[in-house]
Amino acid sequence: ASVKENGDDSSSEKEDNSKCGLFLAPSSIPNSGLGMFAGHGGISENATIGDGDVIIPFFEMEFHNQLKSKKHRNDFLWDEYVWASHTFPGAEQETEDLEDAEFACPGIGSAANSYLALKNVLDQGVSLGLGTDPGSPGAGAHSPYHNRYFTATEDIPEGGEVWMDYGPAYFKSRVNEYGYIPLPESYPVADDLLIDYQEMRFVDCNSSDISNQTWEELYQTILDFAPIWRTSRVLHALPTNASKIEDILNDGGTTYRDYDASRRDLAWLDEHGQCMDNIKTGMMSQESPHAGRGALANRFIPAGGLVTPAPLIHIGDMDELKMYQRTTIKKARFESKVVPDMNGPTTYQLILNYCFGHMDSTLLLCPYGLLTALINHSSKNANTRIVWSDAMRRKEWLEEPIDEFADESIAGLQFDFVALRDIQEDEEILIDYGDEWEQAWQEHMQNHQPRDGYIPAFELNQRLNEIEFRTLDERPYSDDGIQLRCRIQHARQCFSPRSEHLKKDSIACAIIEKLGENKYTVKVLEDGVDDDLQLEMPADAFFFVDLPYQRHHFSFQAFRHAMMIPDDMFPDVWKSRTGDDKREAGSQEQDEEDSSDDGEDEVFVDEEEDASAFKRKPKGWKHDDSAIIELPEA
Ligand SMILES: C[S@@+](CC[C@H](N)C(=O)[O-])C[C@H]1O[C@@H](n2cnc3c(N)ncnc32)[C@H](O)[C@@H]1O
Repeated sequence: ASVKENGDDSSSEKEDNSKCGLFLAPSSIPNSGLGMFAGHGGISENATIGDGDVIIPFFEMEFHNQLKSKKHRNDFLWDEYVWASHTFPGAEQETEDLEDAEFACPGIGSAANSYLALKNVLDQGVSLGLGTDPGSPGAGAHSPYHNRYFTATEDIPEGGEVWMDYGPAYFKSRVNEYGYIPLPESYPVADDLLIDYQEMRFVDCNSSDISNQTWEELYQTILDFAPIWRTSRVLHALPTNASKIEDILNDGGTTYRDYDASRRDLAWLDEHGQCMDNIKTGMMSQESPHAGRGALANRFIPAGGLVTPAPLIHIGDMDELKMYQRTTIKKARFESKVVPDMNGPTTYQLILNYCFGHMDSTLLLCPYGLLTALINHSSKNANTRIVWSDAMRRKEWLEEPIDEFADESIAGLQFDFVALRDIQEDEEILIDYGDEWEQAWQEHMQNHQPRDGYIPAFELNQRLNEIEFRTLDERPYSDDGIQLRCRIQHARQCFSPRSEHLKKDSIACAIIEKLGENKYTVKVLEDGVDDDLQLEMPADAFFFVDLPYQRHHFSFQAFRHAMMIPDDMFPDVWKSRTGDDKREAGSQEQDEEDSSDDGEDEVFVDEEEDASAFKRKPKGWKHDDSAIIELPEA
């Protein structure tokens, strides 16, 4: 990739990839898009692959989009990439009361494909940390979930594809896209069938009848006589060609059938791949104390060189990321329903801050390359910029209106981040997010009011031995958005052996009295526990959890703004609001239709606001910061 002097923004010049440790290139699974490959030197067993990356929650997309037209909810491309929230310990504190929550994992979690039989990386989990001071204007503007990283479970040779485990459920729910691909349990059964077949061939020497059939005939007979086999994952683990059977069995069985095919030639990767590991994670941004974490150069990158490739997940209409407060509407005489309050304050899902957009367009483009989500802004010291990548798979979209590709389920567009000047190893990678972003940030800094009291539980738990615990009378912890928990091992004796509480690690509790020498009297705040029950607890029994809806990134005051795509590279055809304005008018009609069978619903669509949206800049580049989300009733 390079930035040419004449201002042509496409990437083209040949890179020096001789030190590249990880490549992004077409996956060895046909029609499965891009994949990640071990580069020069391969990856040793237990080594970290790339570096720890940020992950970003989506909260209740269904709820917040339910009153919008069906068009709004079509094929949300992130759905193909998100991970279930239960994958990440610590997420449950804020997601268990929600209707749905998923996580965007823009690094390896999106870039590597899954082949369950050959999986060669292990998820080492994620850490939680605010990344700024709790009173900083940046608190809640970036994700506290960071350092998700993976290690190799075996030596991955040069050119070997990196395979992760998406879990069988992913493939079971995508039969239309991928067919009946084998699951790990399919392969031993397939191996047994191959051995049975060889046994038959062996009997054949002594002139048995059945064994005169060739493998290919047998395979076809199975399909013809029992169509149910077509849906068999075992069948799909078997070779269709008899000449391969011997080799497959000699090479460890059907599990490894595609192992060789999943290895690319390094010369081919140099030619067709792009280097992904020129950047690494920086703990705190060197640019601003409010910016959170950042990305650093992993090695020297010459001016014009590729910093990192970034395939883009498109969102045709940024309104799909809007979040509303809850309001109750009357459905019928005695029925009511909680719906998003379209007339009240709004904000956006946190992912907005990790996506690129343009003031004259509804389109958002969210990069998913390795650590690209960590690249911070500087209007003065930017050393990197985005350009359209030559590697992008749907170049033609640059000339098509958004509506024509918005529902496509492929990340067809791509940026390359390229160096504007020589970048030394360990220098922070910085781009210019644009004037509108800078202005919005400056305004946010001026208006920001630090939140009173709340420090996230995951921060407090890092320094439990420095904390002076308070009694309920001094100030309930719930006033600060957190809850004190007592580890159950210190209270076992007080519960009947059949008690449900013993199945948990901890119980909600409150300190009644400080006894000195790190000893406290506590009461238990759990349903079904006697109010008068008092227990003595040592300080190391305590830790905190966050109450739902309290974390900074959930606050309607947290900063939200997309990064801006420079005007000189933004296609005019995406700027036209005409198509979207038509859609907005249409969506209002649709909303009314949608709700028409709901009986006596109150009117909740703000007709005035929708009408004025015509020919306006997309709503919400700056969000309304007048209220925080209400806690649901206990
Ligand atoms: C793409 S993310 C960058 C990664 C982010 N620092 C993190 O820790 O996840 C963009 C967000 O980072 C923060 N940020 C980046 N550069 C900044 C700067 N120069 N000043 C303040 N905040 C910045 C803002 O919250 C912005 O919305």
